[in-house]
Amino acid sequence: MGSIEEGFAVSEERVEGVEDTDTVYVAVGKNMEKSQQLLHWVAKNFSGKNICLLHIHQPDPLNSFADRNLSGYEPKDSAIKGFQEHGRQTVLELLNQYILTLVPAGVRTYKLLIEMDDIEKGISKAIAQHNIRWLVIGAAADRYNLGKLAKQESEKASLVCEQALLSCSIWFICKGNLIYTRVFSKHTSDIETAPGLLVLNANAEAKQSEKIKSESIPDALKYLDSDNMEEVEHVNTQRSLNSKWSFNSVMGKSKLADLLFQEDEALESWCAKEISRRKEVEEQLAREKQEVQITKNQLDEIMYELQMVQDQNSALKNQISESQCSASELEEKIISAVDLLISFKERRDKLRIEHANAVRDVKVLRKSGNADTSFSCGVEFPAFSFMEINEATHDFDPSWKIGEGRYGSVYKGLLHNMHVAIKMLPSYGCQRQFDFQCQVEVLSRVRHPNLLTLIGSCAESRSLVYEYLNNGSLESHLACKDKNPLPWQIRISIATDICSALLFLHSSEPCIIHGNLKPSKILLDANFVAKLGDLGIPCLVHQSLGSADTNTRCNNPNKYLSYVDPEYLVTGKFTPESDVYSFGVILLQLLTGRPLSGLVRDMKCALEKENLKAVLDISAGEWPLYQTKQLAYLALRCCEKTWLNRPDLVSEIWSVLEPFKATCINMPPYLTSKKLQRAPSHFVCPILQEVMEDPYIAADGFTYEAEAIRGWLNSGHDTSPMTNLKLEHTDLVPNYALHNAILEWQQQ
Ligand SMILES: Nc1ncnc2c1ncn2[C@@H]1O[C@H](COP(=O)(O)OP(=O)(O)OP(=O)(O)O)[C@@H](O)[C@H]1O
Repeated sequence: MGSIEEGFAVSEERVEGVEDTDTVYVAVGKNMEKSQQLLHWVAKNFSGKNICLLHIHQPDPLNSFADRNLSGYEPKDSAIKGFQEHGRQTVLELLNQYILTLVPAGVRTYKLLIEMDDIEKGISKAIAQHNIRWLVIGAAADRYNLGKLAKQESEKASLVCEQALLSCSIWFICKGNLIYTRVFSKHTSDIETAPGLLVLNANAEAKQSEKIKSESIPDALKYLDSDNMEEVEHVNTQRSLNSKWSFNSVMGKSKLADLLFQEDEALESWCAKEISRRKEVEEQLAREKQEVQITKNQLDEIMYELQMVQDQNSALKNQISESQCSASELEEKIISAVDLLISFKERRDKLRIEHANAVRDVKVLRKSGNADTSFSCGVEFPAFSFMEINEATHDFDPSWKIGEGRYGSVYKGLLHNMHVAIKMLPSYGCQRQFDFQCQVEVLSRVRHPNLLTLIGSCAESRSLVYEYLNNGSLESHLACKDKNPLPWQIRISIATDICSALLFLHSSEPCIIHGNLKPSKILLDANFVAKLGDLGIPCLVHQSLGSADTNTRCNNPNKYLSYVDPEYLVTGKFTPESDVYSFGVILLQLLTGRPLSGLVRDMKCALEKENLKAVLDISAGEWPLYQTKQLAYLALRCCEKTWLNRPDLVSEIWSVLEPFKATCINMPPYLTSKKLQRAPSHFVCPILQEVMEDPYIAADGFTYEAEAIRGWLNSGHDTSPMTNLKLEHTDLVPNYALHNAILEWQQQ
C-alpha cells in the first residue's frame, strides 16, 4: 500500500494461473448506466477473456473533511480513517454490483481498486504496475490525456512503466459504441484510428464475428478496417515480442515522449478542425433554418393568398351560378315571348286574310248597291269601326271634347298615330248607313289646301274623321279667348285662304256651295294657314232628316243668322253668292274685330266719314290704309242684300286680296311672335300640319314628315293621305332640296 498521491492498489483480486494476456481491463466509474454499457460492449467483443474492473478511487482529502463547516473542530486520525474506509467500501460494493451484471455472460471477473487523487495518473499507474495489455475506457475518459500523461510521466516513470504503457491497447467506448482506439507501437506513440474508420457496417460486423471465432485476437481489434489491419497485426507482433522488446534499443525515453506529445497535438488539431467544421455545419444549418423559415413565411403568404383566391373563386362561382339562373330565366321568358309573338303573327295573318275577304265582300256589295242606286263610290275611303272611334276618343271622354255645334259634338282623338277631330252626327237606322258612307266618300274627294281634309268616317256611329288643326278656329281668335290678337297680315292671309277655297268650290263641277260659312268653320293650322271645314254637312244632315230640321240644335240663332244670305231666308236656296255674303261678314270682322250686331252699319258710316281708322281693329297693328279701305268697300258690297250687287269672287275680291297678301309677305318680318310666323305651305306636312323636319316624298308625289307618312303606311294604309288614290308603291325618298329650304327659312 502506498500513499494516495503515489497511487496504490487498495484492493486486488487475482485468479491464480490467469495470464494478463487473457485479461481485459475495463475502467469503470461511479455512473452505473455508463459503466454497464461499457461492460456489455466488452463482454460482447472480448468473448472468452477475463475482465478486470479497474476503478481509480479518489478518497476525500483530509482538508475537505476539515472544510465541512466544522470550524474549531479537529478530527481525530481514527475518524478520518474510518471515513475514508467507508468511501472505499462503498466503491467496492459498486464494483461488486458491476460484477453481478456480468455473471449471466459467464465471464470470469475480478476487480482492481486504486486510490489516487488524479484519475489519469491512476490509470497510467495501473497500466504500468499491472502490465495491462488491453484496456477499455468510456469515451469520456479520453479527456484524460494519456499521451500527455505519458510525456509527463516519462521523465519520472520507470522504464517498466513506460514499456508497459507502450504495449497497451486502449479502446474508447461511448454509449456502447467504439469511438476510437489507441494502439501504442514502438514507432509512434500510438495508432489513433479516426472514428469514421471504426464505425462498422452490418456486413463488416458479420465478417468480423466469423473472424473473432476463428482467431484468438480480441474482437475489438478486428474493428479496424483493412487499411489498419497491417498496423494491428504489427501491434500483435510487437505484443508477441513484447518480452524481448527493449525501449532503449529502439528509441530514447525522451523521443517516445515527443512522439506521444506530437500525436496528442495532432489529436487536438483534429478536434479543433472538427469543432470548426461543426461550427460551420451549425452555421450552415442556421442559415438553412433561416431560409426554411423565410420559405415557410412565403408559403404562409402564398397559402393566405391562395385562400383569398379560393374565396374569390367561390364568390365568382356563386355569381356565375346566379347569372346562369337569371340567364336561364331570361331565356325562358324570351322563349315564351317568341311563342307569343308567333301566335300574334299567326293571329295577324289570319286577321289580314279575314280583312281581305271582308274588303272583297264589301266591293261585291258595293257593286250590287250601284246597280240599285246608280251611284259609284269609286275611290276606296278609310272606314273606321265604332271601336276605333271609341278608342280614339278615350270612350268619348268629356276632356277630349273640342266643341259642340248644331249637328253634334266634336272630339279630339288619336287614330292610327294621327291627331284627328271626330265629328259625331245624329245617328239613324241601318238603311241609311250605306248612303251616308257613299256621300262621305264623295265629300272626301273634294280636296284643296284650304279645305279641311276629311280623313275617313264611321258609318256605324255616323261620325266624320277630320285632320286636327291645333290653332283652333278663327272664331276663337277673334274672340281673343286666351290668345294673342291676330296681326293684320295674318288676317289678310286668312281672308285670301278662304277666298281661294271658295273659288275652288264654286268653280268645281258641279258647283259646291258651302252654305254654312262662318268663323267657327275656319280652322287654323300651326302656321296659321286657314282651312274651311264642315263642307257638305248641312246637306248630309238635311238629307238624312228630310226637310224637317227637328234634331238640330242652335244655341244662338241670331249669331248663326248673321252669316246667312238674306235671299236664302226668302228663297230657301243657297247660291254661290250666299257664300260671298258670309265671306263679306267675315271680312268685316277681320278688319274691325267688332261684334256682329251693327257691323255693316258702322263700317258704312266710317267709310262715309272717311274715318276708316275709327272702326279698324288697332290690336292687329298698323293697317295699310289704301288697301284696307279697298277691302272694306269690297266687304260692304259682299254684304249687299241682293245677290246681284255682290262682287265677283275672282275678278273683284281675289284680284284685291291676292296682291294684298303678296305685299304682306314681301314686307320685312311682320310677325312679332315667332309662333305666328307664317311658313310657306309646301314646308308644312299635310298630315301633321307642322313645318317638316325630315321631309320624304311618297309615291303620290306629295312630301310628308317621315314619321307621319311611315305611321300612315304602317297602320295598313296603301293609299295617298292627300288624294286617297292607291299608291303604286310604299317607298319613300328623302326630299333634300325641301329640307335645305326649310333650314334656310328657319335661320332667317
Ligand atoms: N278639325 C278641327 N280641328 C280643330 N278644331 C275643330 C275642328 N273641327 C271643329 N273644331 C272645333 O269644334 C268646334 C265645334 O264645331 P262644330 O262645327 O260642331 O260647331 P260650330 O261650327 O260651332 O257650329 P255649327 O256646326 O252648329 O254651325 C269649332 O268651333 C272648332 O273650334
